[in-house]
Amino acid sequence: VAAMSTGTFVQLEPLNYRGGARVEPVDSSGTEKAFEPATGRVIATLQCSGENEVNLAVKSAKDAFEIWRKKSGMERGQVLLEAARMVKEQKDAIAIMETINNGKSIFEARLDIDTSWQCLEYYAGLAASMAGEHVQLPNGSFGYTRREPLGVCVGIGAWNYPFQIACWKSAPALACGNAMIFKPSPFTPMSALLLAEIYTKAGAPPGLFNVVQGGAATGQFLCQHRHVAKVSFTGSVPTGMKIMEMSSKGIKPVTLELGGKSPLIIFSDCDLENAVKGALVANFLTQGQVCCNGTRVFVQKEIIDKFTKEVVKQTQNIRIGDPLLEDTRMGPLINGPHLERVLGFIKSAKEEGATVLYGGEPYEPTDPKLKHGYYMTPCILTNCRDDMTCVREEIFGPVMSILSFKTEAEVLDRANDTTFGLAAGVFTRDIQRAHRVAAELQAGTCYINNYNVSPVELPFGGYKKSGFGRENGRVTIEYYSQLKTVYVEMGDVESPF
Ligand SMILES: NC(=O)c1ccc[n+]([C@@H]2O[C@H](COP(=O)([O-])OP(=O)(O)OC[C@H]3O[C@@H](n4cnc5c(N)ncnc54)[C@H](O)[C@@H]3O)[C@@H](O)[C@H]2O)c1
Ligand SMILES: C[N+](C)(C)CCCC=O
Repeated sequence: VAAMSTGTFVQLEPLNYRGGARVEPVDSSGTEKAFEPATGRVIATLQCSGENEVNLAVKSAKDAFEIWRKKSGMERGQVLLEAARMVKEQKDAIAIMETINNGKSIFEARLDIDTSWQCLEYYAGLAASMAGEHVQLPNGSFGYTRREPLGVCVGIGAWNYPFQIACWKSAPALACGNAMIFKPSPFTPMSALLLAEIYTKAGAPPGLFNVVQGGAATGQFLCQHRHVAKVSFTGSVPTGMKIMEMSSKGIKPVTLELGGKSPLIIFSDCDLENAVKGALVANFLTQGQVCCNGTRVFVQKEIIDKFTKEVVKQTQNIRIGDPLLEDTRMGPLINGPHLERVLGFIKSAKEEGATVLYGGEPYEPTDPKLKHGYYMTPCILTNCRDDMTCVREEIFGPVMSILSFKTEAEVLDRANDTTFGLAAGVFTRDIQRAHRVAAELQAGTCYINNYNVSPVELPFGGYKKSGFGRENGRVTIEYYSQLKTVYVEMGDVESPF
């Protein structure tokens, strides 16, 4: 992979990973095509794993779990630490794979790989410190608690951060002593395999991290399997509802990392230069295909003209093109239908009265090999109203809607008037206002004077329909473990019978 250039990669090896090796699935519930978004080429045709393959993957994970759960936290941490070292060592090769399969710029893909190995390193550190508590009771009796793993956990991923999602799920799961079966999105099947190989080489027992490829049907087999103890899902709200419904039938805990339509509030007393940079980071990473993007940009009336002018100027300068080139900052969208969907939102925004100040058009890079890629120019919409489709719905593309506001109370009401609650941001120099606003925003993550930074030490997850449960941070240990209470009698049993 290290020598790859755009337009050359083809997938030849099997894409499932079971028992410590790449395997072809024993049965299939259909096929899916995976593309290189930069060129529109098909790079792999997936056999979607059928029920028999899922059963084998669960069996293999269960066997590995029996070995892994008996290891000390320190021993588990050592494997995760070695895996982190290997991810760091192979950063460029993994980032190239991610760029080829997802379309994000190589510049960004490298940052994603950094947040991935950092996640492994962080949970490696936490693994040894997981402990219960000792509680003294009357007459010398006592109790203690044990934090125990859940068993075989399933991770189901979206296509926008394929490798990072696989790490954000597997690192805390394995640190807690679980095994994991990961199902990537069928659009981005590649990079999870690299993680699987790394875990094996780092010393994880074969089967501890299996990869099962496929779409909805495969996902259902996994969620419904009676030996699966937990499902952690990243994806859209409608699929999240289905996952929750299936898990409820088995009384299985779920983590749901779903979509968003997050507000970014820019007060007139902000540092304008930072606010403009913040708005770009909040909207255009990974071609705007980011769950927590601050796509409703509320700007206080006094500075809206100045802000908008500067945002347009900087958006015009974003270099679109071959995502493997070092100076590219925006690659193609994930696939043709998604590009059409995003362009459809822009069309309806115009019909509903918004003004396209810049972009929002299909884009054809000059390099002929990119002719069939899924490129568009990033789009700035103004004259937006809160009731417009582009302001209410998750577009999942590079489309920023700018809205004007007058007062803090008004903007808070409008910012919170959404069924989503993944993230929110505020730019102001007034420290009291910053914290007051952050406290009132109905979102799982609130950024003050920045946006879309996600250090592994801080929990990440949603309010409202954006989901529940958290990834990253110490708290995620609680989502991948269960608490056992042990009562110890030091006297005689007193019986009323
Ligand atoms: N909150 C977060 O951390 C986060 C991160 C990334 C993406 N997302 C969200 O993900 C969405 C985009 O991703 P997507 O298009 O891949 O989402 P999606 O819901 O279409 O698919 C997500 C995953 O679910 C699988 N799936 C689909 N139907 C299923 C079913 N019935 N049972 C089991 N699995 C099923 C898919 O194959 C895929 O692996 C956006 O809404 C985005 O906001 C959220
Ligand atoms: C790393 N980011 C930019 C915060 C994205 C997290 C995952 C969301 O899609």
